[in-house]
This record gives sequence, C-alpha cells and structure tokens, in this order.
Amino acid sequence: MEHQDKSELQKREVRSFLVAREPSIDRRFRPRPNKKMRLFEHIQESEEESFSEGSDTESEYTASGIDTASTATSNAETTSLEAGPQVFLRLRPVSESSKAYSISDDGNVLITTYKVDSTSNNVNRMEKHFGFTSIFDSYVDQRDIYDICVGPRICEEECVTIMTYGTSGSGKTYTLLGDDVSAGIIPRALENIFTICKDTVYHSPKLKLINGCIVFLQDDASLKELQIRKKLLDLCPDMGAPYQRLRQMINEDHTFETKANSEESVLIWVSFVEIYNELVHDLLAIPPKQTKMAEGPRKNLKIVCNKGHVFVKGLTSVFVKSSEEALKLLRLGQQRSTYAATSVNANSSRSHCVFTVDILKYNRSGITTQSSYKFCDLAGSERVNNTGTTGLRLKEAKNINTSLMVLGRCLDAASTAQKKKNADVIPYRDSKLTMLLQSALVGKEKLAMIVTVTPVDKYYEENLNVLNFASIAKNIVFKEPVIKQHRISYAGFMEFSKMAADEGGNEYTKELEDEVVYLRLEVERLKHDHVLQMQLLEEKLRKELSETYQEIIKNNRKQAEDECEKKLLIAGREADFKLSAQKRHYEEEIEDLRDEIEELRNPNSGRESGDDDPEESGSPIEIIDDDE
Ligand SMILES: Nc1ncnc2c1ncn2[C@@H]1O[C@H](COP(=O)(O)OP(=O)(O)OP(=O)(O)O)[C@@H](O)[C@H]1O
Repeated sequence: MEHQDKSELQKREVRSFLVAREPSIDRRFRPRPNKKMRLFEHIQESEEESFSEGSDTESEYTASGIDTASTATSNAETTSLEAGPQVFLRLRPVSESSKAYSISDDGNVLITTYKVDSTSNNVNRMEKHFGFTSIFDSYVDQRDIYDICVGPRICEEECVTIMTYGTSGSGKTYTLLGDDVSAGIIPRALENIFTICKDTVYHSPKLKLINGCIVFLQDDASLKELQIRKKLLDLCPDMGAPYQRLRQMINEDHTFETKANSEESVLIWVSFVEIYNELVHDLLAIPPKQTKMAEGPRKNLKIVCNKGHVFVKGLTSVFVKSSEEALKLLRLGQQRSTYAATSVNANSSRSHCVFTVDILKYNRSGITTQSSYKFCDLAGSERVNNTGTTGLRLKEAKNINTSLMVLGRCLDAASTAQKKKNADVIPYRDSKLTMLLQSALVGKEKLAMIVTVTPVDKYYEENLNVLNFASIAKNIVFKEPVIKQHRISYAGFMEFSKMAADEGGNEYTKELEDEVVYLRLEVERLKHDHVLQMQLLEEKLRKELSETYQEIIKNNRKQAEDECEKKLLIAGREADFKLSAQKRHYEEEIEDLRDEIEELRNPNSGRESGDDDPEESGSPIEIIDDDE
C-alpha cells in the first residue's frame, strides 16, 4: 500500500515545461504538495536557513533538484560527463540585471527568487534552484564559452549535438555564430577542426557520407561533387578581410594544435538544414538557373532513419578544404534561413537550424571513422499571448513552441527511462526537430546544451520554463552507450588508400585535377551559352521564315484571285457566246418552223399563180387565207 502511494506520488511529480501548466496533462498528475503545508512558515524558514528547502510545491521539487544538482555537479567529471547531457547556462548581459537571479558560491546552481505579495503586510520569497554543469555569468566571453562547452569535444573527435536553447532574444544565435567582433562557437570550432587536420586534409572528395553510410566515390561522382562545391562557393558572399580579422582574433584567443599523422587522410563535409513550420529545407541547395540563392523554391525534405542512421534525404553536403570555405557556406545558408523582426528581437530566428560538420577519417590500416558535430540553433520560445503576435509570426511561434514542447517531452521521457523499467518510449517522432536530433536524444550520441537566459524580471516566468526544461535535461542518465565515432572497415577503400598514399609529392596531380574541374565547368558554361545562342538563332530563323511564307501566301492568294477573275470573265464570255449561238439557232428554227407553217397553210399557192412552175410565178410559197 505504502509502495503504491509512493508510485502515485511519483506520477504526480511529473511536471511540465515550456508552459508552466501544460493543459494536456491530466489534472491528477499536475505537481501538487503531498501534504498540507503552511507555505508562509516554510518560506521564512528557507530564507533563514539555507537553500536546501523550498516553500511551495515547485520549491519542494527544486529542493530535491538541488540534491541531484549537487550530486551531478560533483560527479560531473565522472558520471555526468560519461552518461548524460552536459547542460550549461549563459546569462545575457543586460543594462539592469534583476536581483531575482543569483549564482551559488560553487558556480553551478542558479537561484531564482521571486517576491510574492502575501495577504499580510509581509513579502514572501519563492526560491528555486537549478543545477548546471557550469554557469556563465554575463561577463563571460565567447572564448571561455567555447573552451568549456565545445573545445574538449572537438579534440576528442566525437559525434556531438551542441544546441542552444532559450527564450527569444536571449543570445542563442549570438552564442553559436557571434558577430564580426566576437566569433561564436561555430567559427571557433571550424578553425579548431581545420587546425587539427591541417596536414591531413585530403584534396579530393573521395569518401562521402551517403544516407548515413560512408561511400567511396568513383572519379565521375567525385568530379560532380567538386562541381557542386565550386558552384556553391561561387555563390557565397565574399568574406576576405573580415574573415582574416576573425581568424586572427580566434587564433589570439586559443592555441589550437595540429595533429600530424601521415597514416591518415581527413575529408570534411558540411550541410545546413532548416526546420520551418515543420517543413525541412536544405539551406545549401543549388538554386535553379537564373534564380538567386535566397529566392529559389524550397523543397520539403524527408527525415529518414536507416539502420540507426538518421539523415535528411536529398540534403546537399558540401566538401570543404578550409575553415574559410565552411564559414562561407554557413553564411550562405544563413542568408536563406528565416529571420524576422518580432516584439522581442529585431532579428529573430523563425526556424530551427542545424549546421553539421562531418569528418571522415581514413586510416591506412583500412579503418574509416566518422565524427559529426551538429550545431543546432533552436528558435526561441515565445509568449504569444502577451506579445500580441498575429498572422504568420503567430503561426511560426506556435510551431516553434510545439516543437520545443516535444523536445521537452523527449528529454522528460529519456529522464524517466532511467528510473522506470517500463519507461515511456521517447516520442521523438512527434516533431521534425526531435526526429532529426534523435541520436542525441536517445543517448546514442553526445548532447551538450547551452541554455541562454535574459536575467530581467520581465522574462521571469518564461525563464522559469526554460530552466525547468534545462533541469530535466541535466538529470538524464542515458542507458545506451554513447557512440563516440562511427567506424567502418571496407576493402573498397584500398583504392583510396593507394591514392592517399601517393598524395604526398603529388601537388602536380592536384593542380591537374583542379584544372580538369575548371575545364569541365568551362565546357558546361560554353555548352550552355551555345544552347542559348542556338535558341536565339532558331527563333530568328522561325520569324524570318514565317514572314517569307506569309508573303508567298499573300502573293499566291492574289494570283489565284486574278486567275479566278480571268476565268470567270472567260467563262462569262463563253456563256454569252453560247447563249447568243443558241439564240440564233433557236431563231432560225423558229424561222424555219414559221416557213413550214406557212407552207402548210398554203400548199398550192405556188402552183396557182405560176401555173405549174412556182419559180416562174415569182412567189415560191402560196399563202392560204383561211378567211377567204
Ligand atoms: N552574450 C551576449 N553579449 C553581447 N550581446 C549579446 C549577447 N547575447 C545576445 N546578445 C545580443 O542580443 C541580440 C539578440 O541575440 P540573438 O539574436 O542571439 O537572440 P536569439 O536567442 O537567437 O533570439 P531568437 O530566438 O529570437 O532568434 C543580438 O543583437 C545579440 O548581439
């Protein structure tokens, strides 16, 4: 019975995230006190004594959370690093920071204090405690964020998803990308990766990750990849001097080291995908001819899971040889992603964006490894009710909030999975974002989350939801082993091995290959020009021919008309002639008939007058007069 009570209690402690009380959660399971408490007394106590106890339901929950937090923190170097996500908190610099947020002495717990007006004259305080792997106060710069959150992962060469999560305008994009003055995580990571692989970067795209599997590319396929790469790099905005400045700044901030290994060849590919209103778009798709990058039609791609490999079907992956190229492509994709001004951020991301760097490493021993870094800039959660958001912005905000809620549910399910035997299946299929990030959400790959918070009173409630979310993520311990790298051994790569072995002194071959690519592109361009010219010529000829034929037809018609007229005239004349001949013929017949009639009337007229000889009588015909 007691056991049953306990499990009932556990059920009720399931809390919501994102929205403080998620309406779909059954009333019975909402957080509530397990015994009647005098809240006021409790708050007083907690103020006087320590942070270890809370004053209401939620404090009670966080009070237990503090235990987990401190345990997790103390175990950070051992268990949490090995098994669960790392969750960092970054506070955004603000002109007037709220007193509602403070950091514990050990620097790993955020304490939020909220004044609650009680019915009496006293003011009560409600405290909540949230544990993190590390907390970065607003003065902590981009360099330290990188060194603590990402740098070690890059050196370890792992499969990691690094995501930023927070309310709109709290600095997620700034943390990942930075600006011209202070580079964010991604430019630093790219510089780090390319410095490590400086001596081993392979010049030609011979290995590629296709549908989640490493594939050896034949010459034609690899030339096609080089063409795609050239086309996209030609479309990229020129970064010249700003890039050099940024690079110099990064190298002043860090001392990245090159790993020399003559046994290895490294191939680096990047891709960039956006999830906007639950549609998956390729931010590096080559636009159709005569269309600008930002204007091209956007195909909705499918997320597919094949034998545990999650990938976006048909997503463009580009072979890169330097951090500058990778950064150029990042900027190019960024131009295509969806941004808009909202009431809280003049340049707010309206979609979730994932920039992936895949590193394929071929070792002469025949082993190929793949490590991947997914940098995920989540769109910020928004309070649509308070901000007066309408129309398209409202639709976007709802989609953003829904997908973030599913992300929270997935983390919650992953968190309960460790406690219960019959744990809920992780609902990563409920949104495109969680489908794409499922490897990290189910613990197959590592997850590092940087939670960003704007520490002002105005965002207190929203921040609490974000912090609740972070607290769930922080408490996850994954059962499944983390895949550090994908490894594959394949005989087909021997060919690559030979080529890679020859690579050393083969600068000339590289040049020739580049030349071949250039010439092929030139041939394509000329072909294209030729086709265009032919089309123009054909059009011109068609016009001329049509004009000539129209003239001929006109003349022919005129001739035909003249001839018809002539024939008509001749036919008319012939008819007249025939008519008059007929007339004459009939007149003569009439004359003859008349004569006959006359003759018949006077048969003897000739004989009487001429006495036998009618010729002599002078009149050949005798007229008989009936009247006589
Ligand atoms: N740590 C910081 N230091 C200096 N400026 C910052 C910091 N964090 C954020 N900002 C500034 O705040 C503004 C908003 O930041 P950003 O666009 O990164 O927010 P966001 O969380 O990505 O918002 P959204 O979810 O709406 O896209 C930017 O102008 C950015 O430069």
